[in-house]
Amino acid sequence: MTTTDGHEPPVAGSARRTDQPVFGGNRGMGTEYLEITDLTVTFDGFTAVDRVNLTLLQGDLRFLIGPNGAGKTTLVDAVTGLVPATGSVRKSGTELIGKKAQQIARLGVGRTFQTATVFERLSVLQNLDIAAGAHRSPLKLLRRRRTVEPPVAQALETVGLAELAHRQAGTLAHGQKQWLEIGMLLVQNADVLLLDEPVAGMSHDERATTGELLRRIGADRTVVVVEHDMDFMRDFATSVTVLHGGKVLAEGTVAQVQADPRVQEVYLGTPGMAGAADA
Ligand SMILES: Nc1ncnc2c1ncn2[C@@H]1O[C@H](COP(=O)(O)OP(=O)(O)OP(=O)(O)O)[C@@H](O)[C@H]1O
Repeated sequence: MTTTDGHEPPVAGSARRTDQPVFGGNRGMGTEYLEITDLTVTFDGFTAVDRVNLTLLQGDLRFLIGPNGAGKTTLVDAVTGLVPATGSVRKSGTELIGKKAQQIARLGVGRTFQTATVFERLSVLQNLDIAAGAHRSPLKLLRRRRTVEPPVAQALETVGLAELAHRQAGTLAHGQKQWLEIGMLLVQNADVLLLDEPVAGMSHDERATTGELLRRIGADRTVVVVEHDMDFMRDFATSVTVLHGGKVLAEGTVAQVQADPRVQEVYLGTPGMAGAADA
């Protein structure tokens, strides 16, 4: 049995294992989840995120969309400890609100930024080593290494940069830098990844490669993608949350949110949801 958009419905409590994210998450695969309750962020009396409730399950590739200023990045900032917030964000039961950004990262919640933040003058491998927290002296770290730690080797393979391990990060193509940043989250053992516009500025081929990468890593992690690229969302999202004015406007499969008149209304006149109803 499949839903109208071709996804298999989640089977509650089953131990079904797939190698692709599915709507509702691969329940039974693992117990990791992120539960956001009444999350609110206020800047000088202006409420940028307004009592947001979201449940994000492992194995569900969730896209967070919404017009400019909807509060998407602020929500990610609040979850990762970069802006003060009220309400609750629980990662598998552990409260994140009130914790420092570094503590939250150590609990396995990682994020990328719209502009990749890699060490441009260091090699791909050195960037991954630093992210892995390998306790080597700065001198040793800068020396070309003969051995690669297994988790680093695996991350290189996963993000498709194994051939470029010794390449200076600053010379990578735009897309490759984003993949390196994702690799840096993987070696930190992040199992909740919040990615802010990962395909902005990428070529068509880079987008497709990134989508496949997100599918691979999203099968057994919780991946949230903040995106404006509606084609990319249609191709790769297994579920979508639409934010508007800091609140959740709609949530569901791609087909469900595209068919929602309230969603069409907020995107009216923008190219983003053009043809939404018949997509
Ligand atoms: N540090 C801040 N101080 C004051 N207002 C802020 C701050 N950060 C964000 N805002 C405001 O909060 C609102 C939500 O911004 P946010 O960047 O989260 O939106 P967004 O949905 O990510 O938008 P975009 O898609 O354009 O990146 C906007 O009105 C923005 O101007």
